[in-house]
Amino acid sequence: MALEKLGKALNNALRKLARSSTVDEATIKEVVRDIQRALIQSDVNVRLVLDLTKRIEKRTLEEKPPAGVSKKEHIIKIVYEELTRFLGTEAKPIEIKEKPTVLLTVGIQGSGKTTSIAKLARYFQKRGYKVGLVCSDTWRPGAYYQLKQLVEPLGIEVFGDPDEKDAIKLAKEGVEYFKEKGADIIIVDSAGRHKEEKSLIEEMKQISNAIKPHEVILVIDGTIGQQAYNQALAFKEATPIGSIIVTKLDGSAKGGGALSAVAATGALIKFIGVGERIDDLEPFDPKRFVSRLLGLGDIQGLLEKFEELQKQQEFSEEDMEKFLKGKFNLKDMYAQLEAMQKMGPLKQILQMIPGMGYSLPEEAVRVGEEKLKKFKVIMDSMTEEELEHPEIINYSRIKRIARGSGTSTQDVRELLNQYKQMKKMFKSMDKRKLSKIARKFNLGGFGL
Ligand SMILES: Nc1nc2c(ncn2[C@@H]2O[C@H](COP(=O)(O)OP(=O)(O)OP(=O)(O)O)[C@@H](O)[C@H]2O)c(=O)[nH]1
Repeated sequence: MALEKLGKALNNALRKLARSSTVDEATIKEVVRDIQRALIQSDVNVRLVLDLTKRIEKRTLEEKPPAGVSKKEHIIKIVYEELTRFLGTEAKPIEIKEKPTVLLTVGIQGSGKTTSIAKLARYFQKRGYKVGLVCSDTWRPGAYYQLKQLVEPLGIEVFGDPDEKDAIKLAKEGVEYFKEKGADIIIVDSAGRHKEEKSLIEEMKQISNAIKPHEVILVIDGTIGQQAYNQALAFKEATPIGSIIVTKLDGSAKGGGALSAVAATGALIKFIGVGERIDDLEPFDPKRFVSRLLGLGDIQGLLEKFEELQKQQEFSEEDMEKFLKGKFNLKDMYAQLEAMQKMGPLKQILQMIPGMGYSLPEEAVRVGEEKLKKFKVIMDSMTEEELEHPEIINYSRIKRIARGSGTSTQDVRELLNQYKQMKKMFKSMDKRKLSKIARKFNLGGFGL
């Protein structure tokens, strides 16, 4: 798990708060001090830490918890919100709009660039895309073989020539090669051996001009901690189409420093590397990351009531209107399925909802646990656009999704049918009942 040590220390601070009998100014100051210590030990820049903890302290002392929420619960929410803000805004996945989409990767030597390219290729392959890799690292012939070794067992092709000295020529030829082969995504490894930002940025500009990528991805080593700031800043200033992968966040004592430093530059972190294996790459979503980091699941009892209340407050009449107009996409269903899996078997959940036993059509809810898992795997192979607008999923997309997820076209169709039924069901229900269900199923958290 990424940043385990930092997570534990933050979690301990919150646990201490949960155990304390009173919550006065002294308690708040102690929690804030614990948070400061945890962040500084993870190499977060001291000024950033002070800004963050000042905000936490100010809000916890000044804001009144809403009715039904205790002071402790309110503090946890503030810590969560401020840490999330600290790590950026929302998750922004890499967009694959055009075919082929060309991605250029750059990174200082040893940053984990080659490994990250293989991981990225695997990530997109799992989502059903045909990926081609171009190795234009003319400095280290080994890079080509390393990349081949990592991805060829997966059936992903690497274009390269260890004897060629002209990196730009290689990059151009590689992109052309995969264009002709009909690749959906072409990932180009960059050429040089860099020790510092300047030469890296220079090379990025040269290759960029030659191949005109849709996005340039900088790979930063998470173990360098807050030193990541300068790299990320120089990169952000040099390209408007840049995003970042922070690697080696598993087991690094300085990972918190690296993530916060990159976020502080306003650069977008799109993925994090969390291990040496090819699947150890995670899309970066500040909200999910912080709740996992804080181990909110562990202090569930304390948070449940709060979350429930918060969801109810979030789910307004206006949201309901939108929802009833049919704004219910696969992402919503995915979130529901996830929530259901966390909460336990469907039957039990349905029993918790007054009046639900008879109001839900049998066939719409009879989804076994195994099937839920399969649905999740299928949805993992869909693009953002497909999840948001399932109506665009035609036969060729169904085939691609089935291939990417290792399921059959019949399975994908079954999922789409389930979605249609649920959507129809929600549309046909009366508002009051729907509102009740929405609360139980935490629909309020879907940002409707
Ligand atoms: N634990 C861990 N190790 C990683 C991660 N990403 C990369 N590595 C390791 O870091 C080392 C360097 O990775 P490479 O991919 O070879 O680095 P590179 O930036 O391509 O290196 P050069 O080609 O020398 O510029 C390798 O041993 C990788 O296994 C990660 O997320 N976690």
